[in-house]
Amino acid sequence: MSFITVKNLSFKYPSGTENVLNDISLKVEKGEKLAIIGQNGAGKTTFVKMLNGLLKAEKGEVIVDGWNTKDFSVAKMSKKVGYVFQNPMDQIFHNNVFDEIAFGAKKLKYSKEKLDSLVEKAMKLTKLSEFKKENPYNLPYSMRKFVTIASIIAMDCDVVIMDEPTAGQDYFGMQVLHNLIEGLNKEGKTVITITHDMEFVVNNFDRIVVMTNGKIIADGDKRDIFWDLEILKKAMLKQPNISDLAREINLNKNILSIEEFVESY
Ligand SMILES: Nc1ncnc2c1ncn2[C@@H]1O[C@H](COP(=O)(O)OP(=O)(O)OP(=O)(O)O)[C@@H](O)[C@H]1O
Repeated sequence: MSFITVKNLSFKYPSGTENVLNDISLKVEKGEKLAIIGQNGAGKTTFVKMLNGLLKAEKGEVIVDGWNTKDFSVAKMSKKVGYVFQNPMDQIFHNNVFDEIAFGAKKLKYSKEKLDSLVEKAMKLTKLSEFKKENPYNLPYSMRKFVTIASIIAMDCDVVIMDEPTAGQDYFGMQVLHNLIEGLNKEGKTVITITHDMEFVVNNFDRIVVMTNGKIIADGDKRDIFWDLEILKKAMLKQPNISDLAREINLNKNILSIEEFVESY
């Protein structure tokens, strides 16, 4: 069985009349780097919230490492799947960076030594070590986002899900994100992101799932997806800029990077 198995999952919010997710099935293995893309309102956030039990399946099921999310609390599931909220203000509630990052890991009852080392490592990966005594609310948005990412990394979960992590990030922030994704992946963790930033996808992820209207309409290698113009049109998505340029000048070699472009030109 796959590390994450989603079977025929459908979901409707109590206040809504229509299904937000419609019969979704998906398998994800340990160590995969997966990006979920799709237009606004496609159901991406709703879907990933179901992977750690923040929302429970109504029809169908989500099984992570043999655990059905219906049978476990979010606190328990968080050892397996950690979710970084889209808006850091939905997640932060401590008045210093260290306590905020340590909060989830404390709930998992690690020893003091292990807890300290996990928090230190998470701060190092997110370049927050020198800000550990700061109030997160005094930090700029981009760094608050890293506080929330660090708090999930510190829980040492097998799967790290980041919802729109590039929002507000400059070049430095994008480098930090790149390095931490590589670092987590080297440890064998699964990294999943939701993003509207196609360059971020190309530079950091291998597999892409495309969602539209609560359904998965494509799932595959990034090169296949980003050169499937029908799928992109259906999901109202753009190719990465360099692929778009290659296509415009009829360099039809399924290019995904500047290096490939230069080599083929
Ligand atoms: N708490 C909620 N109660 C009712 N409806 C909701 C709730 N959260 C989201 N929705 C609705 O569910 C649908 C899917 O929303 P969701 O946030 O999962 O999409 P998304 O693909 O992540 O969008 P975005 O890219 O804009 O974040 C939308 O129509 C949204 O309005």
